[in-house]
Amino acid sequence: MLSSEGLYQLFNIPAFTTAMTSSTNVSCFHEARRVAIFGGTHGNEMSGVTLVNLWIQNGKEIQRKGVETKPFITNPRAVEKCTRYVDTDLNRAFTTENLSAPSGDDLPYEVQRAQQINETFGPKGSPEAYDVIFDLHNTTSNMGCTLILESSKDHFNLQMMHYIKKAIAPDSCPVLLTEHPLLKYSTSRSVAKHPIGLEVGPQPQGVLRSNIFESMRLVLKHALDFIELFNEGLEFPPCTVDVFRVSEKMDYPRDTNGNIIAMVHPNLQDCDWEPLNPGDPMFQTFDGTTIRYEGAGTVYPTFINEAAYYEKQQAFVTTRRETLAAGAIKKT
Ligand SMILES: CC(=O)N[C@@H](CC(=O)O)C(=O)O
Ligand SMILES: [Zn+2]
Repeated sequence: MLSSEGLYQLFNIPAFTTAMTSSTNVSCFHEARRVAIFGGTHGNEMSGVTLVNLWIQNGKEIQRKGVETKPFITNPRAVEKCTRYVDTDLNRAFTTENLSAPSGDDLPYEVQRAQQINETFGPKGSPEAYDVIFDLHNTTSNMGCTLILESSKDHFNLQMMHYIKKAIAPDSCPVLLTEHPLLKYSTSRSVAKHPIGLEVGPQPQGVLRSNIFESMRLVLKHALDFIELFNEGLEFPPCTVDVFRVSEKMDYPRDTNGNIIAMVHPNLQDCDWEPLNPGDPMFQTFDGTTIRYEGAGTVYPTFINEAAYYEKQQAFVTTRRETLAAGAIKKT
């Protein structure tokens, strides 16, 4: 029999792995003291709009020890009109170009708004920026309760998502990783050090569904609990998080005039996060012809038939599964 010491020698690993990890491999972050919850980035996504308005009136539910949590309606004019946006999509407006443009009344409303939001909650990429921003969205797709992660290297967010997934089990909470050289976009939440999107569906635009509303509320509760524990000095050990990384944007089949000539196939409709294999039905033309997926391997479609994406020429997005490693984290 080998002693445990002998085993360590055999595999050439230090005997005090645990102690070493906690003293040398822990990433330290400052306290997550300033947190914002954005609703109404899209004015017709009613769960976020309603929750944020509720919390502006009474913030007790989102208060946590040592955390300043600010609920905020990001696009009030779109909320008033119950439309996605007024001039241009606010959740694409936080580009360096927009944020550094000379301000003025002639700019599109959402670009003016992006500049104001960047002043209040950023500046984007600076040490003064808010620590965490949750941005609340609804989708017409059957995505359930999805967390949107913008960077695979954000260990704080990975740890938070790991915590939320565990807290919500056996219900699932998929993580969509939007890190992609071409498909990534400049979100409202991106002004924070740790941006988190929360996308819950299915819910039609302009409609409130109690199940969707309550599951969004529950994820927010766990997220704020995580921040409180972190600020209290709890160390979170290394972990892994299964994510779906955005891979390819798929448009509807169109004629030469750009008109749509097929719908999402019934076998694919509502099957967000389920495997789509080469040869599987993808679209159905108006005369009943099936158009099949012809990619190289298995993908996991999501945002299937999202209403807001018709104007973006997107029927769904394909993703690939990946496991990310998160290092231990602790407050400095
Ligand atoms: C349906 C919808 O609005 N989805 C969001 C996703 C996100 O926040 O990253 C968007 O397109 O901005
Ligand atoms: Zn949205």
